[in-house]
Amino acid sequence: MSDQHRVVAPAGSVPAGAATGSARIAELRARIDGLDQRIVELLAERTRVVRELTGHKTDEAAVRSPDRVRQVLDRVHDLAERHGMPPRVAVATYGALIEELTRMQLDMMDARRAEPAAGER
Ligand SMILES: O=C(O)C(=O)C[C@]1(C(=O)O)C=C[C@H](O)C=C1
Repeated sequence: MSDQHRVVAPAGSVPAGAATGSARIAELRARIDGLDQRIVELLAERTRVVRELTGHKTDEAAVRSPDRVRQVLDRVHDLAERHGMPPRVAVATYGALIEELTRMQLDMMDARRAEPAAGER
């Protein structure tokens, strides 16, 4: 067949035999649900590690660790690029995550301070 008559599917079109329209949307949303389950499991594991690490911090400056935050965000930026994800999305997601984890660590430290010391019980 000459190139002139070759039928080329336009970019983003649905492959032959694939579900279309609402059926495909339902399939893709089921995939997203499965991925969300794995992501939240990993985030829960990450959060447990951060909780343990918080036990070794003694002041707010250590909790905030801006140099470490920069390092994590830079790394996530590069990983996203390497995996074909818009880096802005990855960095914004991690920025929000770290902000919440910082709040969690400050709350943990406040709670620790409010506890009576061993000798005062
Ligand atoms: O590395 C730390 O010291 C953390 O507390 C973990 C973490 C993170 O989620 O990556 C959270 C808060 C910031 O202090 C920096 C990084």
